[in-house]
Amino acid sequence: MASPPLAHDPNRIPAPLQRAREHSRAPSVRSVGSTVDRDGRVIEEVGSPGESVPLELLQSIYLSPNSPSPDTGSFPSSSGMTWTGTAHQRTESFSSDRYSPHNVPDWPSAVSFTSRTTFPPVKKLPKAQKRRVLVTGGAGFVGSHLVDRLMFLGHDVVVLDNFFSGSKSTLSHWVGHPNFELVRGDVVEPLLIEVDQIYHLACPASPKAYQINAVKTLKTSFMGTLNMLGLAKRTKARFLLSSTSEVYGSPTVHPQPESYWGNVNPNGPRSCYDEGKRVAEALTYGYARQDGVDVRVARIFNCFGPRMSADDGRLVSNFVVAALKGEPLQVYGDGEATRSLMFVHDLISGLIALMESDYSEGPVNIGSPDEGSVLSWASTILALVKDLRASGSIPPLPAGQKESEIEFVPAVVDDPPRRKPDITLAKEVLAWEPRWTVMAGLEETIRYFAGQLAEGE
Ligand SMILES: O=c1ccn([C@@H]2O[C@H](COP(=O)(O)OP(=O)(O)O[C@H]3OC[C@@H](O)[C@H](O)[C@H]3O)[C@@H](O)[C@H]2O)c(=O)[nH]1
Repeated sequence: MASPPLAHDPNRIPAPLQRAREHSRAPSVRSVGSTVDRDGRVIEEVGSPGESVPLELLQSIYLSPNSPSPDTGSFPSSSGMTWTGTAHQRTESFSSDRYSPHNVPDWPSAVSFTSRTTFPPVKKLPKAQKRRVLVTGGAGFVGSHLVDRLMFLGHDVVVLDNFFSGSKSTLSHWVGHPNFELVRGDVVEPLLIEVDQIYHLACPASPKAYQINAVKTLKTSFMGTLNMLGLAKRTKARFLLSSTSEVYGSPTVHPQPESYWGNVNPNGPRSCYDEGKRVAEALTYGYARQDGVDVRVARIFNCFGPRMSADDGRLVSNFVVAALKGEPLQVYGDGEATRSLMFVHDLISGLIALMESDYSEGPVNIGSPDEGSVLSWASTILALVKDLRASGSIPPLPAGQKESEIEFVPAVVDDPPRRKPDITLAKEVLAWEPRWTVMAGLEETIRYFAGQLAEGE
C-alpha cells in the first residue's frame, strides 16, 4: 500500500509553473528589465494610464533599498513623465568611510548606515491636482508600495503607523522629502489633520500577526476605522477601507463574488480579523448612509511581493525564505487548500483605480484569478528558486547545503479550504485586472529576499 508522501518531489514541474512557462515563454522573466505581463508585453510602467509610474523607478527602491543606481549615483528617470529629477536633494555632512565597520574591529558584526543624498524623482503636479493623502499603515508591506506610488505621482503623503507590523526602513527613502510626512501613532486614537483622501490600511494582515493580540486587532479594526471615518467626515475626504477576502470565511460559493455574504466562524482564532474587517465594512457604509461620507471598500485577496517581512508568516514569504535558506517548506495540513496569488503592484493599481473611480455602491474584490493549491505553490517556488540559482540570478546555496524539501505539518484551525475572487465587478467598474503573471511576481520577490538575506536582514 502506498503511504502518503512525506516529502514532495521538487524536481516535478508543477502545473502552475508549466502553465506560467507556456504563457510567457518567449522573453525570460529572469533577464532584468524585461519582465513580461500576461499578454507577453514587457512591463515598463505600472498603474493605469495617467496614473502610471516606471517600474524601473520602483525597483530602484525596493531591489536596492539603501543606494541609488550604483552606476550613475542617481535614480533612473522616465521619458514619458515630467519628473522633478534631482530638484530635491540633501547633502551629507560626513563621509561614510569614517564609520566603516572596518574601523571598529571590536564590533565584528557592526553595520554602518548611509542616508540618501538624493531623493527619488517625483512628478511635478499643478497645485489643483496635488492631493493631501493620508495612508494609515503606510509603513507596512502594502502601505509602503502605495506610498511609493503616490509619492512618484507627485502627491503630498502623510503616513500614520504604529510600527506593529510595519517598519521604518520601508519608507526611509522618503524621510525628509518635502512631500512626505511620517507620523508615529495609532489609529485607535483620533488624528486631527487636513486631508483630501484617506487610504485606511492600518491592521496586521498576516494570520500569524493578527492572532498575536486578538483584542488589539479588533480594536484596530473597529476604533481605528471609526476614527478615520470621523476624520473623513470632518474633512470631507474620500475614504478607502482595505478589507479582505477573509470576510468570506470558509466560502460555500466559489469563486467568491461581492454579493456573497460569507461563512465566518465568529469565535474562532481568525475571527478577530474576519469579524474586525466585517464590522469595519459595516461602519464604513454606516457613515456613508448616515453622514454622506464618500467611501470605497476594497476586498483584498492574497497578495505578495517585495517588502513582506521575512518572518511575516504568510505563504509566499515563508516558502521563498525557506527555499533560499535551504530549509524545509512547511505545508500546513495536506496542502490541498487553494489560494489565488496577486502581485503587489497589481494590488496598488487596483486600490488607486478604486479610489479614483465613481463606484461607491459597495465593496470591490481586488485579487487574482490564478488559483493553485498550497502544495503546488510550494513546488512552484522551490522550482523557481532552483532555476534562478542555476541561471546565476541569485547566489548559490552554500557548499554542502542541500536543497529544501517540502514537509507536511499539522493543519491550522479554520484555514479556509479554498479561495478565488470573482473579479467581474473590478473589470467592469474599474477597468482593472491583474497584469503580472504569478511567475514574474514571484521572481521579483525571490530577487528581493535574496538581496535581503545577502545583506544579513
Ligand atoms: O508556511 C506556510 C504558510 C501558509 N500556509 C498555508 O497557505 C495558505 C495561505 O496562508 P497565508 O497565511 O498566506 O494567508 P491566508 O490566506 O490564510 O490569509 C490571508 O488572507 C487574505 C489576506 O487578507 C491576508 O493577507 C491573510 O489573512 C493557508 O492555507 C496556510 O495554511 C502553509 O501551508 N505554510
